[in-house]
Amino acid sequence: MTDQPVLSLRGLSVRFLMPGGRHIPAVTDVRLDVAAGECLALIGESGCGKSVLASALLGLLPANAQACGEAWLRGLDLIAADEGTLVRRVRGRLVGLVPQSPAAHLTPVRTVRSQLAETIRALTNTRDPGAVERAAERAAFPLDHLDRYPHQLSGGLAQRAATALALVGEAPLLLADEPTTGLDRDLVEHTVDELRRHVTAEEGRALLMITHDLAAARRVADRVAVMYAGRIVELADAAAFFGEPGPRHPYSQGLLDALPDRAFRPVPGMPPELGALPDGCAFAPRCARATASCATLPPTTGAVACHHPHLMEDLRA
Ligand SMILES: Nc1ncnc2c1ncn2[C@@H]1O[C@H](COP(=O)(O)OP(=O)(O)OP(=O)(O)O)[C@@H](O)[C@H]1O
Ligand code: NI
Repeated sequence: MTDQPVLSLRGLSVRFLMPGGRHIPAVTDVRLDVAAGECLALIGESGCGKSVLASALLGLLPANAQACGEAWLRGLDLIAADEGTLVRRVRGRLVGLVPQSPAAHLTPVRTVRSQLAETIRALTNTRDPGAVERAAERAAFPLDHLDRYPHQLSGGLAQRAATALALVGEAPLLLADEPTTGLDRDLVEHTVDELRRHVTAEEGRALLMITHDLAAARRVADRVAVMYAGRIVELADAAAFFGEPGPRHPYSQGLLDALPDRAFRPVPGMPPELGALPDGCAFAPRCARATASCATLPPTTGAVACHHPHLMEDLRA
C-alpha cells in the first residue's frame, strides 16, 4: 500500500449560475485528503454544500453548476473527467455511492436479486449467480430476502441492499450521503459499523461520510471536516474533536453544544444565504467571538479557518 491518499481535493469549488447572471457559491476552495483505511465525516448544517460536493465527485451536478479545482482519485481528476470516463471508470468503480434514501435509489419494480445481478454484470462482467449471494452477504443482506421488491424491505434492509450495490465495484472510495437518515438509533449504529467494516487500509479503501448525525460521525470517523457556507472551517482528528480538547472553531463548538446530551443549545441565528455571503467570515454574524477583524476572510492557518479559534491551552483549562 502506498501513502498516497485515496482522495485529494484541491481548491474544489462549485457555483450555480442563476438567472440574471447571479452566482451561488455552494462549495468554495475545499482542500482535503482522505487516506486509505480512513473515514472522514463531513458535517455541517443543512444547505452548507455537503451534497453538492458529493455530486461534484460523481459528475452528477445539475446543468447550471460549474465546478473547478481538482479531485484526484487513483490518478484521475474527477472534476476534469468527461461523461464517458465517469460512466466507465468512476461511478460504481472508483466511487461507490451509498445513497441518502435507499428506498428511492433502488428500482421499485425489480427485486434486490435482479438489481444486484445487473450491477454485478455491468461492473465486473460476471454472470455467476453465486456472485449475487456473495455481494448480499458482504453487506449482511439476508439471502432469503433477495427476491423481495424494495417496498417489501424495512428501512434497515433497504440500506443494506443499497450498501451491497455500492460495494459491488470494489471502489476505493465509498461516498455515503446521509446514509442513516430516517433510521432508528440501533440501525444507525449498525449501518455505520457495516460501512466502517469495508474501509481498511489493506483494501486501500476510504469512506467519505456526509452526515447530520454527529453521534454517527463520532462512532465511525477518524477525522471530521466541518463545513460552513460552502467552506471547510475545521479539519480535526475525531477523537480530539468529540472528546478532549474539543473543537476549535466557534461554529464547531456550536454544533456540539446543540447536541441533546450536551448543552442542547442550538447555534444562534440561521445559516447565511449562499447567494448573499458577507465579504469576510461567513460565520461572524452568529459568532460570539467575532471582532472587527472578521470582516476579512479568515486565514486557514493550521486546520481552522477562524480569526480567533479556541486555543488548545484554553480548551484544556
Ligand atoms: N440546482 C441548484 N441550483 C441552485 N442552487 C442550488 C442547487 N442545488 C443546490 N443549490 C444550493 O447549494 C446549497 C447546498 O446544497 P446541498 O444540497 O449541498 O446542502 P447540504 O449541505 O447537503 O444540505 P442537507 O444537509 O440539507 O442535505 C443549497 O443551499 C443551495 O443554495
Ligand atoms: Ni445533502
